[in-house]
Amino acid sequence: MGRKCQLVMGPAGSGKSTYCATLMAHLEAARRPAKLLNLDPAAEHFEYDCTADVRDLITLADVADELGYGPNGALVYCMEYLAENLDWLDDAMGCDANPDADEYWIVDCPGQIELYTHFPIMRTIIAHLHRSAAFTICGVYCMEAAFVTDPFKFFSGCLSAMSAMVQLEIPHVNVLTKMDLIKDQIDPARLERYLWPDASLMDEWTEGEGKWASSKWKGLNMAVTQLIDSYSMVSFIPLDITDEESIGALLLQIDHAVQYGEDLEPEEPKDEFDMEDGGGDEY
Ligand SMILES: Nc1nc2c(ncn2[C@@H]2O[C@H](COP(=O)(O)OP(=O)(O)OP(=O)(O)O)[C@@H](O)[C@H]2O)c(=O)[nH]1
Repeated sequence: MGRKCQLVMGPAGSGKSTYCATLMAHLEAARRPAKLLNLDPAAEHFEYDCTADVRDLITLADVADELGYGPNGALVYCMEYLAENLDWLDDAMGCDANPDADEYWIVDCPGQIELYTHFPIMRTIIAHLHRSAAFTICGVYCMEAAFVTDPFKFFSGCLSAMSAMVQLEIPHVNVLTKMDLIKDQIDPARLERYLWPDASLMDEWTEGEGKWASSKWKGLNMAVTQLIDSYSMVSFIPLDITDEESIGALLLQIDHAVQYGEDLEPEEPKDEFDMEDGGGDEY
């Protein structure tokens, strides 16, 4: 089996930590041991004990105090510090002590989506985990189910999920979290359409409602949603944490994605784009 891991990503408040705690409890009940790694240096408390915690290396509060950085700058500093001290991660996860262990890890990541959409830090961590302890890694991207009530929020959420997928290049599952809050307000057939979003959904939502500031915006937004649609790039799995069947069904899909990742070799990020070098052609 080897080491497997879910990298749980998504915007602040999207339900990552709750998802991690729910999954840990579910796996424990299923007698499938799992370990939790907290990668959020700003985390305050957990409903589940962490096996490893980046706050033992560095905390956002310390960086903010000592260097006077704001929350985003301090977070990026912490993650870059981690990327420069990956031997700490190996140690905390027991990779050196037992390189061939069969382990399942859930990794709770910070809520700053720029870490997944354009900074290279997460890719560096992914490539390192794969290289140092042969981790097979699946990305799990959380988005709140309430977004389905607003087409603009919903499709911008789809774009963030897609950016993470394209940037990280690992098997990827998108999860519609907090389903318990909307499940009684949405028709199941209608929900199915949000799980496989297509451009007609955006059109239908906004047609005749006067929501477009101008036809140019409509053209641009429709082109973007059609791109998602044409390549079937984004789909979601609903998660209702109050329903064991829903948790089990999601886990099954993630297990398939992890299996798919077994043959993949995550790569280190390429060097920064250098304008003077004209190195952009490689991208
Ligand atoms: N009803 C309901 N509430 C949820 C669910 N998941 C999360 N919440 C609530 O949403 C809020 C944010 O959840 P978290 O799990 O802390 O979200 P997070 O993505 O880890 O947030 P950050 O750590 O800030 O990035 C909390 O008040 C949770 O109790 C869910 O499935 N159902």
